[in-house]
Amino acid sequence: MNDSPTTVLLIEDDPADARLIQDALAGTGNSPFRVEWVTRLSDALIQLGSEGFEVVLLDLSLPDSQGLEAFDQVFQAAPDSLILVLSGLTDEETALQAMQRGAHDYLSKGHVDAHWLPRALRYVIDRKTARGALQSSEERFRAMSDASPLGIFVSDAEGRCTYTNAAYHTISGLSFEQTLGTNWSTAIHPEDRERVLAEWRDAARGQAPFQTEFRFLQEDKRIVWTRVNSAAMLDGKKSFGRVQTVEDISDRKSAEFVLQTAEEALFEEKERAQVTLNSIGDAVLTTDILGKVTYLNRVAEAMTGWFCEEALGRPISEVFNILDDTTRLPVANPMLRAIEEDRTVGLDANCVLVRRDGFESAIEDSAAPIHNRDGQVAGAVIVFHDVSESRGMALEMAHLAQHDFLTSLPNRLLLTERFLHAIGMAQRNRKQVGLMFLDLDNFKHINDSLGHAIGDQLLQSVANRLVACVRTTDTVCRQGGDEFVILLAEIGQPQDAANIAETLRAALDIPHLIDGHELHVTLSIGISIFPDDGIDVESLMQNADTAMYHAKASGRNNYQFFRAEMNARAVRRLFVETSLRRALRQGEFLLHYQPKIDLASGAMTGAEALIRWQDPDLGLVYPAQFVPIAEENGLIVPVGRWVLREACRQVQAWLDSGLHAVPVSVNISAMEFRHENFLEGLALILKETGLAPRYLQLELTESILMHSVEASASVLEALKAMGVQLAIDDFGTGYSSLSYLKRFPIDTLKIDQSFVRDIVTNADDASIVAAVIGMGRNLKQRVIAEGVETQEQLALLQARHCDEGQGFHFSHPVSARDFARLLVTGNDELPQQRPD
Ligand SMILES: Nc1nc2c(ncn2[C@@H]2O[C@H](COP(=O)(O)O[C@H]3[C@@H](O)[C@H](n4cnc5c(=O)[nH]c(N)nc54)O[C@@H]3COP(=O)(O)O)[C@@H](O)[C@H]2O)c(=O)[nH]1
Repeated sequence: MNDSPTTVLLIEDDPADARLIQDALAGTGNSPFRVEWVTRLSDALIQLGSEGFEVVLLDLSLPDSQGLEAFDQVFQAAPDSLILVLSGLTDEETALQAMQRGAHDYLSKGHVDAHWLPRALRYVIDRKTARGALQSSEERFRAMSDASPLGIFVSDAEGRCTYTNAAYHTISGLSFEQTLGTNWSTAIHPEDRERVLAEWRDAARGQAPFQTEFRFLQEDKRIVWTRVNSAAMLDGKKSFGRVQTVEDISDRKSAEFVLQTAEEALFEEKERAQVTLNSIGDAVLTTDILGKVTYLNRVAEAMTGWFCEEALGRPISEVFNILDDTTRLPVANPMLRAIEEDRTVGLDANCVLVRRDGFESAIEDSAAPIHNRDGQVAGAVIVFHDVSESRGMALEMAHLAQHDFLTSLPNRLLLTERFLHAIGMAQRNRKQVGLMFLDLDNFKHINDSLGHAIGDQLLQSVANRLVACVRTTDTVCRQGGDEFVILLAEIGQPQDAANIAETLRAALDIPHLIDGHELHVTLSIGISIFPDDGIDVESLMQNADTAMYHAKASGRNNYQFFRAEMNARAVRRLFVETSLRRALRQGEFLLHYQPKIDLASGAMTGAEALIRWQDPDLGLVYPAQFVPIAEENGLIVPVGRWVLREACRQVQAWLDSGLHAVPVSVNISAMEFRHENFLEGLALILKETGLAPRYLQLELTESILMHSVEASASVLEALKAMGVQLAIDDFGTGYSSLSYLKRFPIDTLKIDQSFVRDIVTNADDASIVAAVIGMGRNLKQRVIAEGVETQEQLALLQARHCDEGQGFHFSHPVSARDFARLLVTGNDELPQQRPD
């Protein structure tokens, strides 16, 4: 697994927006993102020129270039990066246009997206990885086909070239670009073209395998003799293109020429001809005009199983016994046809030679009439060789180009082909087409804990079960990772798709037995229907994907039909909401603790408890990504209750085990604070856990307190009466009225980290910090600076006599276990603490 952070270039001229985004991506340390920020496009282009960034976040209103022009320049400079445009409300239209030009997505600024950014980025990066997997399967195919000595020419249903390999370029003398879009007959030598095209027309026009020999005439007049096999790429009965394999047979043609000459001079130079014929790698066999065998060279002896002496005078069909591999019926002997028709005759591409002992080998050959000195047909010669290996390889490559490497399921390319076919059929038969997007629930957890080898086997097992649930006319495709797509070719009504979804779920009910592990995974399924939910594969996929997220949000292990009102972003939000409920039920939350330090003595005076969420699919999730959502939907009340109980329980446990525990502060959201049972709930928690109230501090923001001053004051009085300590969090960011502040029984003012960050370089921030420290002293409140990251910030705060500090300079938030060690060792280890 690659643990290095995703590199992000942020191009944003507004420092406030840039900070919001950077903070959102920074999380609380150990961030999976490394962000570099520039304000001007010109600087960004220099950065992109010198360093590759995986993600580029581009504001569309920059000072030096704006809108689509800016996007185009970035796209040109970083074609491999994921480019996401940042838009305000007014330039959303431009953002959409940028998406049409290649931007991966857009994010609305100033909205909730700063909270969503890490999740949104992870989402698009995962999508790109899935597409990357598809690309690498294509690359594997390209590498294999380029290693083949056979030229390969692939064309679409209209006969236009879509792919050629390296050997083809050598044989034809044409480059990849020169072949793309052309017809296969373009490179035929003008003298051969008419004959070859006539043969092509005679063949069953399109679907039958076709084989012939002709010369390529290269631009420099070089001639290459080739044997060409052409086979349709079939999807069921319908052809969606052809693959041609092209073999350079120039050497063989020279041998044939020698043979022709040798036959004529046979009587004078028989010995010399024998030597020549036995030294070539191909099998050579000749007959007289009646089709009786007159000669076999060594290779022909080995391949037919007949010694020359035994075979002489026998009918050719006895010695050269060939079958059509598909029908298993004998095929017309090409030598007899060559004698009868007095022309070179090729063999069907599908032929196998049956050796005397029954062993079969795929062969390619051509038979030609032998003329005597008077120009009359005197017999025939056939030159053939074993192509079992190259035919197998061509078949394997045709398979690889259209299938997933791990599961052998059709890949996205084949799915798209089949989709086009399916909609054609559906329109003709007045039917519908269903597209299902499937995602395995909890697969990440299994993959992470048991390893990729087991994960791969599990995917294979799931793939087999999915295939067993659908008709042969349907297509199960692996999209990448743990995502599958199923195309339901013809359905009468959406309910048919629902029935299949139920069957799929039931099929996964039985655990998979892999390497002694009994593994159980479930499916979240999104369904979209053609033509109601889209008429092209892209929009149907996107809508099925959105519906799949809805299924995840609805508790996983279920299916959902796409509905027009399902906004992709809202669906993802719903997903977090439902996941939060599950997290509460299943105990997926935990607390990390960040020390607070007395700046005069260096002693630890307290800690802040900070919630984390260990999601089975997403890993460790930070509060910025879920607390705002929990605040909106009210879940913050039970979540906050859990935090309070857990913090109190933990501190009491430390005290019970004899540690010199410090007071712990807990963040309280507005809704919790105003909840009618807040005071009773807290009292109950303190009673249950047995914690002395002085060990608990509540951090409340200015805005919470200023919302309803009288009510706030009475709750604060009650808390104070309980013995709990009180702090104002993020001080300086709200609109406190100092006269009211004076009335609140506050113990501590916590200076917001946005002022501390630039305290060394920004005189305004330094003055604000000094003013808050002075105010605290006058009001007899302690002042703590949060977000202390550097020695310089610390020195300045000490010089201003700030009481306490909290920040990465001392320690990142750490797990309860690591924090207990800090309580034992004191502050000696603080600056070395690892980030959480
Ligand atoms: N209602 C609740 N809110 C909570 C709870 N737990 C956390 N939160 C709030 O979520 C916000 C983000 O918290 P987190 O990601 O944990 O970030 C905290 C620190 O890790 C971070 N920090 C600390 N030191 C530094 C530093 O030196 N640099 C830097 N860039 N960041 C630092 O600051 C966050 C603590 O902020 P604050 O609470 O303002 O002291 C945050 O707003 C939390 O309040 C919860 O249980 N309930």
